[in-house]
Amino acid sequence: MAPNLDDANSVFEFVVKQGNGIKGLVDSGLSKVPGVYVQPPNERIDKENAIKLELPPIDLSKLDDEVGEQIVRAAETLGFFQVINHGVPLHLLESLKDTAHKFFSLPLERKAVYLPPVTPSPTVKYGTSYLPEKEKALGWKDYILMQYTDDDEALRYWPQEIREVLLEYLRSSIVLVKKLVQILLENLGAKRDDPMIDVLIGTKTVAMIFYPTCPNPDVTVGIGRHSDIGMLTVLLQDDVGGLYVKIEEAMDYEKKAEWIEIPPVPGALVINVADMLQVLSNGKYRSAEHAVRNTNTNSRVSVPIFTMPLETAKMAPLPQVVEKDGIARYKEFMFGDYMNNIYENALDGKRLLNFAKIG
Ligand SMILES: O=C(O)CCC(=O)C(=O)O
Ligand SMILES: [Fe+2]
Repeated sequence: MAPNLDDANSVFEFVVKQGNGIKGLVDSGLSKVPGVYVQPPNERIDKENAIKLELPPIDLSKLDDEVGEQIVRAAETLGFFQVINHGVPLHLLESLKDTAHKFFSLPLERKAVYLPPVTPSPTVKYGTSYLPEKEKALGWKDYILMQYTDDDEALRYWPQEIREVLLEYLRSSIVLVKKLVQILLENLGAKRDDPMIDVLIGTKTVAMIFYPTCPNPDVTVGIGRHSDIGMLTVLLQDDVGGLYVKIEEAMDYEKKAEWIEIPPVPGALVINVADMLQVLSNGKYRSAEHAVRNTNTNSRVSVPIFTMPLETAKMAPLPQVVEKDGIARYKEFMFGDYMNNIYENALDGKRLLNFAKIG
């Protein structure tokens, strides 16, 4: 039954508990944004206050020193860049986007089996918004999230409609992530073949995200501003656009605007530095706050892969960097503790990193 849009509990029950998602609400016919989705003004993404990223995508077909420098520079400044000739087949990118649309178009009962209380495996989770129980206003997005352990487990538990393409995407992206992390850590003085790298990217999570069209995207967010918690994120976005990175003073951009939009580039993947890479680099690489704005013309899909350290990995700035900098900007902690701390709080922008900051 369609919910009473003026009643927050009724909307919550329909969207979150029953698993209809924001897509279900939009499909039921919606002409205005329900109150629970209206963000406070300081959480909105003001399009008028945004510029477009002009940095051309980095061509990875020849990974020489010059390309390495481009990668390092991008990680140090914006913390976001796009790559082409990345080794992930272009036909796969297309089928990932199609598959995401198809998955979210499935009838409720095929998706609701992956809601946390009933999912056949804790590694698979279908949901909406970010942490609906803890947020002041909900995010205008639905998602299915899968943590990779091994192929057997994935083939047994991941939704049958999406598992093949996702596994192929993971396989080729991991090669890409490893190369990028090697370059970034080598630049900090680590050895390219240091076995630590496999521990640092040992946890891999893939998601398909659906952002339905929204009657008033000025007052909602698809996903509110946050930084990613792991090492490095690979993101496939479609041609709708809406991914914005928050500009900070130290970013070497003239502070004319509040946001930089990462425009869709056909065939490209977006790469961003996440919190642990910022910690390891003692703050040299930037885990930037970012957010997604909705549109009123199209529904948007994206397919991120989040690579993270193993839960038991000890995190701290690399000793080589601390020695050079003469100061450690973050204390040592266990990655699992950081993760738990984050899931206890709703999206909270860069304050997340305060967990480990010294001074
Ligand atoms: O959908 C996007 O473009 C970004 C998603 C994102 O930032 C995230 O899921 O962490
Ligand atoms: Fe993110």
